[in-house]
Amino acid sequence: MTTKQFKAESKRLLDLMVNSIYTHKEIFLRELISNASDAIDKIYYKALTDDSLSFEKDNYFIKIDIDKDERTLKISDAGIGMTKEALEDNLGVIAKSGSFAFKKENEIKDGHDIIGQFGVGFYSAFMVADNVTVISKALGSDEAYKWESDGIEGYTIEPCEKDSVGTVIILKLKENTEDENFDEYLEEYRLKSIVKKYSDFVRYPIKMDITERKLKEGSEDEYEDYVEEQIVNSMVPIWKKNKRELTKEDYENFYAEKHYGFDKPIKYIHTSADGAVSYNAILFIPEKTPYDFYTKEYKKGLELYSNGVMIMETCEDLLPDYFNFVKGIVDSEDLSLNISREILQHDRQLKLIAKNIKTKIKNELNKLLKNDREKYEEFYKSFGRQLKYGIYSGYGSNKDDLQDLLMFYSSKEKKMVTLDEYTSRMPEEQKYIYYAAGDSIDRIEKSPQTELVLDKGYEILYFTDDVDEFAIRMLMNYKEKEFKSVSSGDLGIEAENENDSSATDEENKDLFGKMKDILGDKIKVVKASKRLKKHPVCLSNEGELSIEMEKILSAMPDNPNMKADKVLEINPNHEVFAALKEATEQDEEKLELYTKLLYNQALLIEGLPIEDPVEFTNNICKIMK
Ligand SMILES: Nc1ncnc2c1ncn2[C@@H]1O[C@H](COP(=O)(O)OP(=O)(O)OP(=O)(O)O)[C@@H](O)[C@H]1O
Repeated sequence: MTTKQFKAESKRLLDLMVNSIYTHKEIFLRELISNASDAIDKIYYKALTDDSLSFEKDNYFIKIDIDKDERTLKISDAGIGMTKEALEDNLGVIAKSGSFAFKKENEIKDGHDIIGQFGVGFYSAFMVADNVTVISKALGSDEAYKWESDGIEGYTIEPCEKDSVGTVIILKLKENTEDENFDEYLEEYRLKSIVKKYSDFVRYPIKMDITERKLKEGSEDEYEDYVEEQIVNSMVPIWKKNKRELTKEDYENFYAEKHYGFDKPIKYIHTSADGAVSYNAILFIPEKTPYDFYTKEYKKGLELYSNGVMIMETCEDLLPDYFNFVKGIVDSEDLSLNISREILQHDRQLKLIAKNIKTKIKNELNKLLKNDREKYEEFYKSFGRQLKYGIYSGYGSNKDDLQDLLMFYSSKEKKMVTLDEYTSRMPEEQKYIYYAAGDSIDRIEKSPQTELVLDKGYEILYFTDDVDEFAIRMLMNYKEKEFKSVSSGDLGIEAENENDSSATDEENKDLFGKMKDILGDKIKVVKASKRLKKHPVCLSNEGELSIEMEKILSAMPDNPNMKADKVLEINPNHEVFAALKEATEQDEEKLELYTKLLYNQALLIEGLPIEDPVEFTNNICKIMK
């Protein structure tokens, strides 16, 4: 018997694959089971068009046998088998896939799904075995053949005996090394768990002889082992079942079984597509943020299956960052089993699936908002921040997907409202969508800057999340209405006569000039306020960066030290204004004291730190004397 060499390119590929394509050696079992399942599928498809063939489902299963003494693992199927030529063609040349050729020849279309397309899966057996034997008898053939290889030098093929059609693969496991334990692939529980993990939904039964314990007959405390053949996969994945047959509990059980979260999902989405790309997906929107959601450990992504066989535990590319809270699985027959992460990223089919899924999630969230407000608000409490972050990080490019999902607390309604709700009740003359940013609703409610806008009867949205104002800056407008901070210089509200600030500014040029000199670079200008009604003083800002944004940026670890252009606004109708005027004429020292006090008060109201608290308290003492 001569040993045939693997084709040269195969040899290199084999080496590459055994050593680098797969990160987890355990997937060899997944590959062999998929091949066996493909081989059974092939008989099934042939039977569909060939009347002389019948397909009795019960006769078709995959069997895994362990022989600890021999250190062998056997995977058998009653599939289509391989002729001598097929053995040579399929297993002698790596990256030549018989399944792909079969698909092409038989013009298999929708619903006809054969996993293997790439032609390297079989060789993964050499990651755990130093010798692989394949005994196969092809459908319609009287002869059986044995293919054997050590994975290095080449392979031999010789005739052998085999009663039934099908294939048996025997792996002689490698000896354990210091780093690796190959014995584990001889353990029932280990194999069972690998099957569960990767091949639970293969549609044919995967059988194993499992050792169980039972009470010895006639005894009350003596046990004995017995072996029984068990089916170790559940076969039909929930996402392939008919939606109408499934209950809410079924989905919730699946959510729990998959360890997607300890909570109950707020919504599940069971969706499928046929067309440019076909897939089934079950997606979940959790109720609560997972405990590690804001840590580096949290991984976004969906489980990815290729026709019932898991190919990736968390496929990041299926979800945009702003929907990173979504959990679930996608199963598509259009994806190859052996696709690597790098290739997957550029896969056109995958991109299409991701796009569909994104739209689906968006639509479902919109529906939830419309039909079950309470639940939506619960969801928003957990993940609203993520949506806002999505607008910010995409520089507004995700605006169309996300803007209608946003909610903010309303000064008028005293509850969360959407932008659509806000704009739809805006009075005609109102130019802007007003917002006020601050640490809490309570604090914003008391802030002097809101006085004028509220007095006008306009609604204000309260921004209490640090990302809010940044996100809104990216959004710029909603339904052609621009956003405006109540602290910004021009509020677009006509000044009323008694508050005509420009005349006051002109009259008090000298006073405001002196105050600006006292405060130096800390502020850009001192002005008479248009917006203040009851309060004596407040800060507002000119320019792009708001005071709230400055606060957030300066709390960041790599503080970019960006400052807002602050305006110190003085209420000309307040008593303190008269005191200031008096001081500027009679007592420069007093003016300095008052100016500093007012400035520091404005800082406090804004929640900004006072630069010199000791000086501040001393100054208060001075006016008490
Ligand atoms: N149990 C089997 N029964 C019948 N044919 C098989 C069996 N195992 C492998 N083959 C044949 O050998 C070919 C090569 O298998 P291999 O696993 O390397 O690639 P594949 O299954 O085509 O693609 P993939 O890389 O996605 O697994 C298969 O396409 C199939 O034709």
